[in-house]
Parts: sequence; structure tokens; C-alpha cells
Amino acid sequence: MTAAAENQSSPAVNTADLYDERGEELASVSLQFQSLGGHSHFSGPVRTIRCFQDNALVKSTLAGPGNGAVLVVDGGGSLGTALMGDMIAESAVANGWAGVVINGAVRDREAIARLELGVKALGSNPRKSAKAGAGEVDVDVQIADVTIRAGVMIWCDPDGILVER
Ligand SMILES: O=C([O-])CC(=O)C(=O)O
Repeated sequence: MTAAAENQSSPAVNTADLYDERGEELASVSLQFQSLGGHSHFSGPVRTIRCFQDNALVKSTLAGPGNGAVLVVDGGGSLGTALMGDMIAESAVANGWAGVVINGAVRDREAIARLELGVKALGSNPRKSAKAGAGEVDVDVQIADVTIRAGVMIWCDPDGILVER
């Protein structure tokens, strides 16, 4: 089975139902993201990156094995450059990532919408990011009022984002 087919076969979790089941065991990210990928519902163990207008770490991480994980990128909320475009997103699909959550911007949103990948981001900008490699991998990241640690489970759908505390 291809990585894309595996992603598609994982059962779609509805975040509202999950919240009703587990309540305050889960933190809900109040910042409003757009659902931009071909998969509207996605979940998996978290990997993290913190970077600012530099996407070299995003590219190299998504070029490695995803094993069904969700990459959470804390781009500091910057909408000034795109941290992922369709080529990087295609490599995420090929490498078995379930999805990417970007506290920042993407580009190539029409192509990203056709991919077998979950993608949430604040918006889009055609301007590319730097490629120097500045940033950190698998550190705790803070998105709005929620701290997200590498290794916890995350669930995303059009209603929002839930993470294990
Ligand atoms: O290379 C970049 O900065 C992002 C991009 O355009 C792509 O992933 O296609």
C-alpha cells in the first residue's frame, strides 16, 4: 500500500466528538487555521519545528520518513513568506506524513488542495522563504495558548486542532 493510501485509510476523527469524549485531557488551539490540504481530517504523533521565514528544516524533515506523523511548524505566525509549497508537500505525501500544521503561510494552495495530505496554515503568500536552515527540530512549540510537545497525539479537522496535554 502506498503512503498516500495508508493515510487515506486511517479513520477520520471528528474533533468535536473527540473533545466530548475526552474533554480537558485535550488542549484545543484557539488560533484560527485554514484547512488547505486534500485531507480535511488528519491525526498522528507530533513532530515539531520552530523557524522564522526559513523553510530548510521543513523541507529536510518532510523529505524523511513520516510514519504517519503530523509536523507542527511554529513559524511565529508570520505571513511574510511561505514555509511550504507543493513540492515540499508532495515529498511529505511520498514519505508517509499524515499532515502539516503551519503557524504561518504556504504557497501553491491549489496544488496542495489536491494532495492526499492534511494541511492547516494561517494563509498563503507566493513569496518564498530563506533556505539557511535556521530553527529547531522537536522542541516544545507554543501556538496561541497551547504548548505542543513532540510525541503527543494531535487531531485536526475543519473545526480545529486538539492535542494531548
Ligand atoms: O521551495 C519552497 O520554498 C517551497 C516551494 O515552493 C515548494 O515546496 O514547492
